[in-house]
Amino acid sequence: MVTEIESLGTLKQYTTLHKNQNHPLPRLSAWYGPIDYAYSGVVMKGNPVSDSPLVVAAYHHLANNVLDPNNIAITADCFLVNQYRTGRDSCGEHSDDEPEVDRFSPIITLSLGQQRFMLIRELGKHGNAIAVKLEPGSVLVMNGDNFQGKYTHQIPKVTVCNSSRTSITFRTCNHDYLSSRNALSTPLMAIQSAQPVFSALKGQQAITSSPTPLQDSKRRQSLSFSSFSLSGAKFETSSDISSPTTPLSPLPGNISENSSKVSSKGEFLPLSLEVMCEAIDVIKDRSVKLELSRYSLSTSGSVTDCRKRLKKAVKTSFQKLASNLHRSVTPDQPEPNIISNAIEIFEKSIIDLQAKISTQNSVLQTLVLCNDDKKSKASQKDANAIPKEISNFDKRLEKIEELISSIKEEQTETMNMFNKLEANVDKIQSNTNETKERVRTSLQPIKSKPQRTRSDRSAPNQPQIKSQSARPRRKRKVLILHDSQLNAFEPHSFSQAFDVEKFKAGSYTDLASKHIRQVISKPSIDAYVLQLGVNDYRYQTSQASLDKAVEDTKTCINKLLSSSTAKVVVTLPTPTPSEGICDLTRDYVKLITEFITSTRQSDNNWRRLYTVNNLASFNHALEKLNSSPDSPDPLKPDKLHVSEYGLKKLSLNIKYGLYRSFGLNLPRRQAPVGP
Ligand SMILES: O=C(O)CCC(=O)C(=O)O
Ligand SMILES: [Fe+2]
Repeated sequence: MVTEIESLGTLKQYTTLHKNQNHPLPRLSAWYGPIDYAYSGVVMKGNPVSDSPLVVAAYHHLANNVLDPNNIAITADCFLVNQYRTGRDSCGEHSDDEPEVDRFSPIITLSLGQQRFMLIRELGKHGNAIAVKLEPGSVLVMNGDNFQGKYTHQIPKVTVCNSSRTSITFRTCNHDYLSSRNALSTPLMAIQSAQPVFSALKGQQAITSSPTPLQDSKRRQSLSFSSFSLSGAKFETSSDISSPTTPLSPLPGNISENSSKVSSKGEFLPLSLEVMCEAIDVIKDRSVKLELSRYSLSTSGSVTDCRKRLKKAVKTSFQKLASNLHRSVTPDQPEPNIISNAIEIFEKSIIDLQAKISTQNSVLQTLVLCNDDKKSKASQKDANAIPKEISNFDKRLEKIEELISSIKEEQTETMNMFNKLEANVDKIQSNTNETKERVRTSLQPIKSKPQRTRSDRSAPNQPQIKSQSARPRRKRKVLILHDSQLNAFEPHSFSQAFDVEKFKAGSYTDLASKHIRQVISKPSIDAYVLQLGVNDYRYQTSQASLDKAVEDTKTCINKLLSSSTAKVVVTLPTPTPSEGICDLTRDYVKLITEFITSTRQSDNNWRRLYTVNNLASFNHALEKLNSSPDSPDPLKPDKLHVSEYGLKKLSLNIKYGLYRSFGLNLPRRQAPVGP
């Protein structure tokens, strides 16, 4: 059947328009009926019902063998096919209350392929949905007084499901609606007007299945689904024709046992397919039904093939039946006993199946409830577990914090020891150098050697007095952070003691915001020199900009101190002739001087912070400049560049700062310049 529908090429993914956007429906659909069907915001073209004889035959089978004609009106004249390709395909919550469909007629759903669930819920009531298992071959009927007006249904997505499910929902068109559109429908049970040869049989009760008491009335009450009935007979879908999944109950011995012994004298009547179908249903012979359902199951081959197979199946069945009855099949001589026996057995099997399905449904319902209960218990458990987790986490955090603070303490101690040791080493070294120098000078007159020039000192034939660099020691690595004013500055004068690198950082603000990471990631720096004053103080024009400059300077200093064990030497602005300062420079110097003093006092570890000038030296220099008659007013700078004098002074400040920070004595003959 599925193959037939697929081969018709009508199944397609419709799209619905929502908020001006196209949304593809999560399934394939095809509509067979006399009019188009507006459904889920899409209009589906009506395909001729007669295009799919297998679906029509299936409906016959259901109507005649499965459904209860006293409860379920057999009036369908159209059907909708839905194909859910995987578990990701679904059908949202809805009621089939479109005007095209008669709302007082049942909707009969035949499910084929992968098993899925349908959730049915009372309209407007959240929760309390019942889940109906839609097994392959099962039939679900939404029936009763205005079912669609009272309930919604949906096929939810499922996670584990890779194969497809196809549903065929048989419906009855709304005839008022049809006539308003000048359309006519043909009921799917078109064989009501069967050929006269069977009319005698048609009149009998055997034509339709007798009313079957619904076994699940108790369950329906508890779920308050008065209009919902479930017919459970299986419609075979397996392609394994030799082993139908739900075998029918065995027929009385006289039929099945004798069937192979009696030779067929039956004569096959050349009837139309429809008539044969009806005959099969009427006679309700087990073997005939089996053959027919086997035919319906076959999913392979073309439609013509299927038809051929059906014809063959029907013919074989008739012949079997004929031989069982020891006579030709003649419509006016049915065998009432056999027929009523068959019907009885068949009905019993339906009842059994209904009972089975009803039990399964209540088990399913219980399972759903249990699952919900488990879920809520599990989430309760989770909720209880959270505070415990948090307290565990807090404890671990406390431990980590303790560890960090003990490591910090240890680090400070080590750092202090290291600083002390280094200061001692430096002192010893400079003492040694001084002593050596004294010895050397005192030896000179004794040896009556001519006075040597500085350049002679390293000559090879010198007495065994080692130079200052005799103790093998890695040159101290110094990084000077400077603004553009110091571009041209080459610190040759002290590069013998230090391995100097320069880093142009613009201003404190630039350094604090952009470059600081790059600076502190440089390896094995022994000292940082911060010379960033010129731009920073020159352009201060307001209290706010001054505050920002002070803040950024502090940030830089703090980051350099806390990210390494290196010394940090800050050179502050100094007023020099021609260069000048502005009003706020003094405040800047004052605030940074205070900051350096307080930082050094706050912790031994921060005594690595040095400066060579402070507010006092600044005031002194300014006074001196003001008293000099030729110098320009230092508060009104006329140049933005550092003078040669200024540059030299800057380099000396750096040098003093560095020597002081390492506890080194300044080399001789290099007296500081200026104030
Ligand atoms: O696939 C099904 O079983 C139900 C489909 C349905 O409810 C519909 O198309 O209206
Ligand atoms: Fe529906």
